[in-house]
Amino acid sequence: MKERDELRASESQFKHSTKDLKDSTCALKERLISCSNGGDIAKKPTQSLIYVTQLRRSLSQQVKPKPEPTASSVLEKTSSGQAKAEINEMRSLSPPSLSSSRKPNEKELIELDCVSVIEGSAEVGKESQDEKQWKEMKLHLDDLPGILAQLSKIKLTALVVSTTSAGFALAPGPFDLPCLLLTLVGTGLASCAANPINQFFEVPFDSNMNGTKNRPLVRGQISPLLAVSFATCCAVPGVALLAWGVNPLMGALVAFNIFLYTCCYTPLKRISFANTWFGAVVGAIPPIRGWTAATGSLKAGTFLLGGILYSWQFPHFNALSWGLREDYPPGGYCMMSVMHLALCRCVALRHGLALVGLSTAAPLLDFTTWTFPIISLRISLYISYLGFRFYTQANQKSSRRLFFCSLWHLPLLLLLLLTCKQPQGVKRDQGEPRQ
Ligand code: HEM
Ligand SMILES: CC(C)=CCC/C(C)=C/CC/C(C)=C/COP(=O)(O)OP(=O)(O)O
Repeated sequence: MKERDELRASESQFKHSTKDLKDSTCALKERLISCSNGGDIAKKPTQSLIYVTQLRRSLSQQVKPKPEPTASSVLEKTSSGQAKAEINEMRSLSPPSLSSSRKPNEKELIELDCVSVIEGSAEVGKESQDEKQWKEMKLHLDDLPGILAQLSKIKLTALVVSTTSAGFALAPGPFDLPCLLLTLVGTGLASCAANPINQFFEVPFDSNMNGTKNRPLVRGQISPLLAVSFATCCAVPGVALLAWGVNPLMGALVAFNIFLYTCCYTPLKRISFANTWFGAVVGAIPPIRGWTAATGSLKAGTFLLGGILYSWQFPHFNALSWGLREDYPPGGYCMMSVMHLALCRCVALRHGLALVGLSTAAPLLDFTTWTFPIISLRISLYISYLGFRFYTQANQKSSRRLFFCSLWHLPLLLLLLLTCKQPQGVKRDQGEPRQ
């Protein structure tokens, strides 16, 4: 008799838990269907990282508490190659599909249910009540400018436009304001086109990095379709403005710049640490474009200016990436600071010294007066000294000092170039041929 009662009690308990499981499955199914109907669903970022996981071809966002990596564990990983294994594991993920209206078929729904319910039930005890709920996030029009600014990496875009204007101002010849304005607007539009495409490709990886997990596409604040449409609406007028408003060489250079950043540098970030060399070319082209806008041709001075920007980016980024080396393996990024730390330090020093050489070459190419290398030698030797400190002893202090030095070194160097620019008028008066 007693056994039968116990049996009945456990049977009703089992029925209850099955019912709970069914309820959570239905709730999940509703969520998924509304999500696949293109609804802008976003998970409010919780303190745990949001994984964008690929479940049998359909991407969905789930919150899974992730153990924060500690420096020692990452260093161990780096030494034992586990970091590389983590990078390989992340490589297989593909970017989100454009059409968010694709409906996962019934089989995927059921499979997803199984996976999610298992994880859900396993972790349900750990998450607080509000973390379990999906936060419906509609795209509000007044949020759009901020979202598009983040999508365009507006600060970096402004800096790239400023180096373009430096290239224009340093070029020989008369000052043409309409040409300058067209060049700057075209360059800004090109950067506003390239950065959203870069972020579209990097959603599954950025979601695993502390520095990028709150980006609009990762948080679902804007749909991939809208982001790529925005990029297209910037790219077409940007390239057209430069090609027909300035000169065809400009149009070709900016189209190449966008291609190099989105189709070469971006995918290469997850394939080889050589990506930084590609990124340095991407960042060196804008001032070359500014010079080309003013002169319509590529001269020695153009490549000197491009060379200065190219070399400057290594101490800038290698120092920064040393501090981010814990973040890169979960995102699947192959950076020198993770894969070849010695090379990372050596390259930063090498290109710091290259800046000394390039500054000295400026008057030799008739680009500036000899005042430039005499004055700029100090700041270029200083960044080289910090590069040497980073090379001999890479730690948080030396890497941060080198990175922050790079942030004032570039604008100061460009300012010195401008003030010590070779006075073209004087040369022309002496019957020198116009450059
Ligand atoms: C290889 C090329 C480059 C790479 C890989 C790179 C990467 C980065 C990264 C990851 C950051 C940190 C961003 C953040 O944490 O929000 C950063 C910051 C910065 N970058 Fe670069 N960058 C490159 C080229 C450039 C160029 C060409 C410029 C200027 C024209 C530039 C100027 C800056 C500035 C000023 C900051 C600090 C911005 C801030 O503190 O919010 N970088 N860079
Ligand atoms: C005009 C034009 C086409 C510009 C291209 C974009 C641009 C401003 C490039 C600057 C150099 C660069 C590689 C930045 C890092 O990008 P990242 O994607 O590694 O930065 P992240 O780590 O923040 O994602």
